Amino acid sequence: MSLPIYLIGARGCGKTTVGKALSQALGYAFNDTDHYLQLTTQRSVAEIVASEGWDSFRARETESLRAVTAPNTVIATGGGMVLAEVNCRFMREHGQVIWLNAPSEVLADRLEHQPEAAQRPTLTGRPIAEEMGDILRERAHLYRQTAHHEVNAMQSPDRVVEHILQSLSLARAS
Ligand SMILES: Nc1ncnc2c1ncn2[C@@H]1O[C@H](COP(=O)(O)OP(=O)(O)OP(=O)(O)O)[C@@H](O)[C@H]1O
Ligand SMILES: O=C(O)C1=C[C@@H](O)[C@@H](O)[C@H](O)C1
Ligand SMILES: [Mg+2]
Repeated sequence: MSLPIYLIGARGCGKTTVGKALSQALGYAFNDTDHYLQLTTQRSVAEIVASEGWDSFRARETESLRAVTAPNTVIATGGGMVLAEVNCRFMREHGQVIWLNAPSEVLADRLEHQPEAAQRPTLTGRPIAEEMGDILRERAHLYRQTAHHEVNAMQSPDRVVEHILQSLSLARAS
């Protein structure tokens, strides 16, 4: 039995994309807190936020983190998971935490091509490039201090997976 692996980082860094590939490489299960919330509520992130507000979404997110946590599982988290200290502590105590880090311009470019507005309602009301800059300025230190390992998320998904595997095996060997 192995501890879960949590992927953290801002919208568009590839937590879902890389998480699926990493789970296949390891023979682990895959779960995603955003998808878990959609399945269990039968509503999109945008619908939850519109009817209940962000605070309620964040409380549901904390519950979903606990619900999806299981051994031998790769878990893609929502981009704002680190906003609650209780979530950060939970992830560090229960598994290995990997930050997929990329500059805001790269993230904004990906999100402009694949907005998925139902999953990513605006966080600030500002244009996407400005929003991603603001979000990273606000959260980078939270991602950094929560993660056991930081991986460059500007590489192809396959390379990101390779680097995560290297970080994890180095951690086990030391
Ligand atoms: N390493 C990568 N290189 C190029 N494009 C990528 C990479 N990782 C993800 N993408 C693309 O970026 C977009 C967002 O990816 P993904 O949904 O995996 O991000 P996320 O971190 O899960 O975002 P969210 O926090 O909103 O759930 C998708 O269109 C995906 O194909
Ligand atoms: O960065 C964020 O705050 C978010 C990211 C997405 O994964 C979703 O969890 C939601 O759109 C909020
Ligand atoms: Mg995702």
